[in-house]
Amino acid sequence: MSAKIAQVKANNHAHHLIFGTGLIGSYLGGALIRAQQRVSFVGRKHFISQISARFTLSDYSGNRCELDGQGQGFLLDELAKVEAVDILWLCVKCTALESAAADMRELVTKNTIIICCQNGVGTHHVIENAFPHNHVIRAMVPFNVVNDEPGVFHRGTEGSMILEVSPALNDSIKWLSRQMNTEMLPVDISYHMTDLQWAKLQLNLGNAVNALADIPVKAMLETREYRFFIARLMNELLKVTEKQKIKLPKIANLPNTWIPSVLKLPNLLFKLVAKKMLAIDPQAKTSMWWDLHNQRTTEIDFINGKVVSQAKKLDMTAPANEWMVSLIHQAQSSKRLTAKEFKAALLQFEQENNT
Ligand SMILES: NC(=O)C1=CN([C@@H]2O[C@H](COP(=O)(O)OP(=O)(O)OC[C@H]3O[C@@H](n4cnc5c(N)ncnc54)[C@H](OP(=O)(O)O)[C@@H]3O)[C@@H](O)[C@H]2O)C=CC1
Ligand SMILES: CC(C)(CO)C(=O)C(=O)O
Repeated sequence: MSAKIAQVKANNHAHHLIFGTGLIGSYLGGALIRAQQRVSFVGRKHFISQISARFTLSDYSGNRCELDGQGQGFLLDELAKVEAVDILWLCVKCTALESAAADMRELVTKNTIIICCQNGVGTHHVIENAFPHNHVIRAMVPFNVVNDEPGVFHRGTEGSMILEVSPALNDSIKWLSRQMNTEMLPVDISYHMTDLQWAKLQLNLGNAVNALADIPVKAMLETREYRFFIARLMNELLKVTEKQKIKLPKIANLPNTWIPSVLKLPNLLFKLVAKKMLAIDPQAKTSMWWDLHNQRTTEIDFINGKVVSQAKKLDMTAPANEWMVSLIHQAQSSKRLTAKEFKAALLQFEQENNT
């Protein structure tokens, strides 16, 4: 157990820092405050101004709590004011990891545990390389967070946040997960984080479809053409993980390997079988939708791009994922297909690649 954690354990709370306070960071930080932890936030003005005073967490099942940010929100030029950090939750996008590693350097002491909350597989290596003397672990966030109302962070879907247990931090992480676990943020642990990240990556492959189709996740899943294509994207990932002998843990309501077949069911049958999959906020959209909408660089290279690069390494191909990567790159450079053009292109792709 880290010396510092052993010490804070005695007081039952640690000093947590959310670095890269955005949708996930604001929700996570709020849930930590709710769990009686001491929390500071570093981020951009748009979010810091929302969480520095009173703010609200709400969730899909009607839970709601009001929190006091206690003025612990800081911008990058105020880092000198942040006190020693026990646990740094790194909540930036994969695309910002390199620059975040440089910016957070003065906040990380030899005792700081860094927890990487990104989607994707193995993106935490950037941070391991930048901080070789710190414990760097991973967290998997299965749920969706939106900020449609100022000062309100809403969790739109179910699922427990999973913390990686490394042999060196076994007791500390178990302790941490117990401390954090509340109805606003269920927390669990995993000894098989890489497998878990591949399982989550499978679910994220539909993010690009969601962004280009420009509709909520629920409406996307109710549309057969989109479901078929997402099944195709997932099957490419499943071939890659099978070849690597990765056993995907179940993170949705169905085993991961069954999901493509269920997605390919006709509408009526799908609605019956996948009732739980469709039990999501009708307005929920994926993080890639938000990035494209806000004209930001998306995480496409770390999501569908990861399937493509891993397939190449294994002497395999992943044409549907490769196509998605190129369409999102185009969209980022303002040559974006309209939703109608995307649907037509997708049907043509299906016709040309039907085996
Ligand atoms: N949103 C969601 O529902 C889900 C997201 N995830 C994953 O969680 C991770 C975080 O996503 P999300 O919360 O949506 O991301 P956001 O973009 O909402 O939040 C990240 C914030 O960090 C800021 N930031 C970036 N670099 C720095 C820096 N060096 N210093 C301070 N602030 C910085 C960003 O600013 P700027 O925009 O200026 O770069 C942004 O405001 C991603 O990997 C995502 O895939 C997983 C599950 C669901
Ligand atoms: C929760 C989920 C799968 C979809 O919203 C996500 O990870 C994302 O939006 O990036």
